[in-house]
Amino acid sequence: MSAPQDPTPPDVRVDEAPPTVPAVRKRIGTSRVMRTYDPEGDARKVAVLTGALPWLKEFHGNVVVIKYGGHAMVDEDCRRAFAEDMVFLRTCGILPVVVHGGGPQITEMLGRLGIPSEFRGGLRVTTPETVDVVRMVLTGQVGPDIVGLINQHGPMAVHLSGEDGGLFTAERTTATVDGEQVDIGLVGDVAAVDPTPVTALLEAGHIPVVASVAPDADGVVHNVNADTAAAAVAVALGAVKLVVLTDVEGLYADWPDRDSLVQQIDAGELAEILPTLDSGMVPKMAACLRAVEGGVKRATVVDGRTPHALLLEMFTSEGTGTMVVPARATTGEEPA
Ligand SMILES: Nc1ncnc2c1ncn2[C@@H]1O[C@H](COP(=O)(O)OP(=O)(O)O)[C@@H](O)[C@H]1O
Ligand SMILES: CC(=O)N[C@@H](CCC(=O)OP(=O)(O)O)C(=O)O
Repeated sequence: MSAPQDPTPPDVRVDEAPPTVPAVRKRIGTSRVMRTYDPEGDARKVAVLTGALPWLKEFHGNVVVIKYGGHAMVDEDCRRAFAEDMVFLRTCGILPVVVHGGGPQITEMLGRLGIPSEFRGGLRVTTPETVDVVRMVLTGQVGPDIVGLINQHGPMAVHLSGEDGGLFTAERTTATVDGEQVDIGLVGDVAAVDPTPVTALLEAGHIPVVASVAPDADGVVHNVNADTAAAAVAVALGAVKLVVLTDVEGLYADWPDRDSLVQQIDAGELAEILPTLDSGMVPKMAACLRAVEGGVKRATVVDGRTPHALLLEMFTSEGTGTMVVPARATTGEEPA
């Protein structure tokens, strides 16, 4: 018995397809039917792909650390786009490592438990009760949610926290408020990184997704700001780039004046203005500074509310957001 015939005759262009529908080739026997015919659109697509080539070469085989902030994870389309971007990078032979936050999610859970949230110098005041909630939300909710999103594309993402495999050793830190050091409880800086658990996952083809809780040398778990953790991971892994996804277009020199967006700043200039910044931006910009001072070539703060902002930042000369470069290197970003 012969197979049923496909009703579409070969070599017929299907013109009624709307221009937004991607060109789909349909095989009928040995011939192909193009569903759309759009030479200008095709030329644009080719230009985008070839334009990305120098960047693909530059990043290929290198680690890029992406800090995924809690405020950037709210919108469903952006969450899906973020997962696609991670899979895109990995599939291109780039090694993405995600370090995630979850500040708003922690605040929400604390609120449900009747525990108020207080921030000093951009860092959460953390009691032993708070650190339990931070750990629960980051490792039991936010982290697995990100892993689930990425793994809709295939079993690539694996979650771990600073407690796993000796990844981080924390050291209790203070907040700087009006130039004074203020005690904020069980908040840690990353004193040491053992990158072995992350490199093992990378070598096995995975996308590590890291939560920023960490034990100190005595095993006491501390709450580490995720920007700080991302910078420490980027330096320890010798990343070529740190990208911080947040809920603002980048660093504003004169916040909240929207005309004062900084496109590029070098480490020396950033160190100068850091003490003048408002609290939300302090851990973020301090992390970018730490990364470039630690050998990461570029650290960029990007608006995570724009779907695929990460790809635009990584694969176009214009980029997006605010780029921090090492001191005295304020020329345009072109791959070598
Ligand atoms: N100079 C500045 N430039 C940009 N944003 C700033 C500045 N000063 C304060 N902010 C605030 O910092 C916020 C980002 O920090 P935060 O809320 O901690 O982000 P995330 O949750 O991504 O870590 C912005 O949404 C903005 O309200
Ligand atoms: C010490 C400290 O402030 N820790 C943060 C950890 C999560 C975080 O950094 O989340 P975002 O990146 O979404 O802000 C907190 O408790 O909120």
